Amino acid sequence: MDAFTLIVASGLAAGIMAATMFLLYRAGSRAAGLVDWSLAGLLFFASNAVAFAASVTQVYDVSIAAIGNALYVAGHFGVLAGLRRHLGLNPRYVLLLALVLAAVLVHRTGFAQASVANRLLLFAPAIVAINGAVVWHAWHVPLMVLELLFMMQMVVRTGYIAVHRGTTLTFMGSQSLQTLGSLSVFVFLMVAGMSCALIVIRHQELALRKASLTDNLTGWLNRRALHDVAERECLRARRSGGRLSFLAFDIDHFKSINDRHGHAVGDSAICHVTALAAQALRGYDGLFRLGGEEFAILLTGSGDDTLLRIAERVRDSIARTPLYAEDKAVAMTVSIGLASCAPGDTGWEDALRRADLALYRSKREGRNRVTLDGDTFCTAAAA
Ligand SMILES: Nc1nc2c(ncn2[C@@H]2O[C@H](COP(=O)(O)OP(=O)(O)OP(=O)(O)O)[C@@H](O)[C@H]2O)c(=O)[nH]1
Repeated sequence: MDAFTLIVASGLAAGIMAATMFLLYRAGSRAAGLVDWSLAGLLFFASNAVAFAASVTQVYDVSIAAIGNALYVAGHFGVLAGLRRHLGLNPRYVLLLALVLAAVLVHRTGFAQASVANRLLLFAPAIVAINGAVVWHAWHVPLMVLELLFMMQMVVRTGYIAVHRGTTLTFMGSQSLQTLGSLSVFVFLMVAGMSCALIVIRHQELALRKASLTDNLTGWLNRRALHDVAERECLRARRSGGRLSFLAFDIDHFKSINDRHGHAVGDSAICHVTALAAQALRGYDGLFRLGGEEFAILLTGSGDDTLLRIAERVRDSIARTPLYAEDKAVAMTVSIGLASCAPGDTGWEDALRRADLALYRSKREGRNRVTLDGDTFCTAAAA
């Protein structure tokens, strides 16, 4: 393939990358990184457009090379910036400005002006460094492999030129080293666009999955997630002989909070109670909102004494900490039921059912208390 064909093909691949990323963004994905990757495509496209114009007009000036190379470095930086933004990091465009400025200034040196090979020697470290940074950040295998292969061909070509200093490259040369480079750029652009799109699709799939398992008011897991988590923990407990328990709780007289203060304060009350409960629990306990103002905590490996201590901590913290809404203190209490999986159980559902029954016993016996299943044990708040 001659250099001209490869420049046109790479320009098209860059244009497709820019358009695909932008259209994905416009299609409603709005995923972080898409605009940067679209910009990267545009920068690569502009770099190829400069080479195309030079080839058509036969003007092979060093200032044209300066613009083309600066745009090319900026394109690689755009891929990195998009990945950083996607990971929630600062894309560091200030660094891009510095790189572009340095790229343009470097072309004013005698060394850069002397030959195409010298310019390759000057630019290769910057491009390898940018691609290395992408590999460092990337957890996405296709992009990592692509960047590694691109870096390798860059290192091999530059190494060859550094060792064989007599190698002459021309501006639009079809020398095998240059053909290899141009071909790599073409493949890079084709695969980079696909990899970036895959990153976005995978990210959205994970976000959707998370949303389908999470209650959006409290951030706790929902009933659907309970099934998966409890099933897994139940199997683990059976294998290891460990203990699996449920703490079920319900806000007392919650309807009257809604009636007196309005639904919005009711929502804040739910968030307040779940935040206090989470603080009183251990980091590894499973937190679930089963619906309305009913909640369940999945606890593993705790004996009755520990369960009662945890439940009492939750009850006490909620009873002692009112919610302040619209300059009013909204006091709340919860009723709690505790139960553990027992040898005759057919599954974890039996234990949850017993925890629910214990919870309703707490309600019947005056609310704001903890009841342990199968026991006469019951703790109540001091009157
Ligand atoms: N603000 C708000 N209210 C909710 C939500 N989900 C359920 N509710 C309300 O919670 C109330 C539950 O009331 P009940 O089941 O009668 O229970 P309660 O008033 O807490 O009484 P006890 O449980 O017997 O102490 C209902 O009025 C529901 O409308 C929610 O997400 N936000």
